[in-house]
Amino acid sequence: MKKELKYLGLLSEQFPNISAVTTEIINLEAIMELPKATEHFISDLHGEYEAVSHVLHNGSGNVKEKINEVFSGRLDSEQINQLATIIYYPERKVASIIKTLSSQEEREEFYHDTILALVELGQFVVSKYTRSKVRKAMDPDLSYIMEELLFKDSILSNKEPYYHNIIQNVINLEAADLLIISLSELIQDLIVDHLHVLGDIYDRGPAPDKILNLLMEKKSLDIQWGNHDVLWMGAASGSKVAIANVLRICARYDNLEVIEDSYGISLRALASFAERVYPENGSQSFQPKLDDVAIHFPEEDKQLASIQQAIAILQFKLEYEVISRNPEFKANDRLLLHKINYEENTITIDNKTYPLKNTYFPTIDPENPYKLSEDEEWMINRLQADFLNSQPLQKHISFLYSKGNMYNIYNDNLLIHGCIPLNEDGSFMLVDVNGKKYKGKELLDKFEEILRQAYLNRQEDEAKNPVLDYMWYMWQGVGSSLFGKTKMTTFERYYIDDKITHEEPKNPYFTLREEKEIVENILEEFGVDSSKGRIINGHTPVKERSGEEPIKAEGKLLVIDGGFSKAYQPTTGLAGYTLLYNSFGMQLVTHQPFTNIEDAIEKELDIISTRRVVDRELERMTVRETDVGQLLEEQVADLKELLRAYRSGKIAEKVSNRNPNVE
Ligand SMILES: O=P(O)(O)OC[C@H]1O[C@](O)(COP(=O)(O)O)[C@@H](O)[C@@H]1O
Ligand SMILES: [Mn+2]
Repeated sequence: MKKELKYLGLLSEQFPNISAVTTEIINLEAIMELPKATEHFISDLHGEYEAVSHVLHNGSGNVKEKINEVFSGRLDSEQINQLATIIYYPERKVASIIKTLSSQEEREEFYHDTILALVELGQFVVSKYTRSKVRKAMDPDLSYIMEELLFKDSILSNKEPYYHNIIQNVINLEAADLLIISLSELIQDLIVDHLHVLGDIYDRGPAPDKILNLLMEKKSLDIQWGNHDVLWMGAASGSKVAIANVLRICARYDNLEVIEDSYGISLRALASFAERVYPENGSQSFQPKLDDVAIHFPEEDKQLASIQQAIAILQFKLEYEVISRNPEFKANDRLLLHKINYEENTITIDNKTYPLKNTYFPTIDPENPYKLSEDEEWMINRLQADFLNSQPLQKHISFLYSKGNMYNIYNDNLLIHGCIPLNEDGSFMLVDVNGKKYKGKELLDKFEEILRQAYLNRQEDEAKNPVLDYMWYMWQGVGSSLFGKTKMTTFERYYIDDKITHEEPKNPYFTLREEKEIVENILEEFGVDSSKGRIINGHTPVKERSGEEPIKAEGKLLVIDGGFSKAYQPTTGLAGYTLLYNSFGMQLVTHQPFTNIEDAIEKELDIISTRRVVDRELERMTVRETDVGQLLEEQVADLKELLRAYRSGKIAEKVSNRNPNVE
């Protein structure tokens, strides 16, 4: 009781009298009646900055849909495409249009029409939000003009000359570009209110760092870590085996610039070691996977192959340390270097002998195959120090930690990257973590605790940071909810032809997730009302070509691998899926592959997106029915309590010196 009074006392400082409390209650009640804001879900971005940035700019087709709604019958498709492109890339598109207009008159007309169109669209978009929220989203330098334009009351037609006058003055003062940019950004920001990123920002594509910079600008987002993100989090926490994996994948996809240029980690020592020790490669396995459009020189490819090979062997050696230190990882079958017959160039796995595709092992002592050579030891220690000390890398990884989680529950949906480890019979799989067994929600909570601990202790000696090994486990361990497979056959894929050995059997989750009861059971385990909620899942490309469906378990589970990864597009047959969840319900959006930003701006080539309605709300959903609504309801309840305290005299009213609703 005392505590409650103390809390009400604190609240009364913000709302000092009956009239302030009443105003706030009315304000909150009004907000709760607004339509639910739009959530946008994307996944498996894999370093494809340009495609990701485009999908964020076009709000998975949402911007164009709004343009169509507002201007249907008034603008033709050419004009609609132009307006959409201006909104996506205002600065570059306006500059490119202006270049084509020869007279001052034409330019003025373009500016005038564009600003008017943006204002009209903006008015439609802002109508879903409170004025205070819109104001906060505005560019402060132009907020006065934007407010005048966006909140004008069209009934007052005699005000029209006044607005035309504002626009004319903006043009005369050469501020039209700025206003177009600000209005476009505001529209983009408000069309999608909250972004969910379901993991795998890193690896395969060229610019994960730029994606992170883009995400860091977002006002409202959450991230669920993917197995590739955790690998980089491990590398930034000083895990040597994670560092080796990161470098191997970067060399494989020709993305070492991210390490060198963006994160300032020198790879000279590694490159010269690789070229010295693995001069002639010969093996097809280590050839980099190249983007068709990039120009390449044979020497470069040779260097990348040598680096990939050198670091792959180092990775296999380092895995020995991790696996033998942690018997509970149950990963002994991943230790293969001692199964090689170095004289006959074969390997025997499960009593079957296979020839090796590549037999050059200059750093391996067959008597002691997992022992690091002096050079390897020196190199990995140095790389470890460099990863730990790279400021730009640490900035991105700490952002991943601050916005990320193993899973998230948001408006009754459970968001995960990979899976919830299950047994064949659908029960939750027990996983041994530090001597204790965990399953279901508890397991994911435990994993998250460990991931945070490992990062927190990153400057400690490896010996004092034993949980660091778990970052490798999260990347490829049999009980990892992010990986979801029984083994990662990296060695076999490089060294053995027989495809049987390449298989990576999936956790039963991936077949069982087709069943409604299984999905409902998982939702209940996470405290989600299974009659309302769904699982939103990333990680596995949907092979639409072979008839796979992204909607599973009678609509209770949606797979939204964005398919951004160019390397994987041939298997999926299209670029992939994203999801929109607005007040009308959920819509799954399919995207065609993206070419590049140049084409998007000059040829106005949008990603063609088609929508599938997953469900449609019978009544438009309001803020009241969301997580935010729940918080607001609680605030209203507290305020009503305060109101009673004022009325009963328990707390004395004070004179208000400011209206709390006016910022
Ligand atoms: O196509 P690559 O580069 O050989 O990578 C294959 C590896 O990637 C993985 O699929 C993991 O990456 P994903 O999370 O993107 O599936 C491994 O299971 C597999 O061994
Ligand atoms: Mn993944």
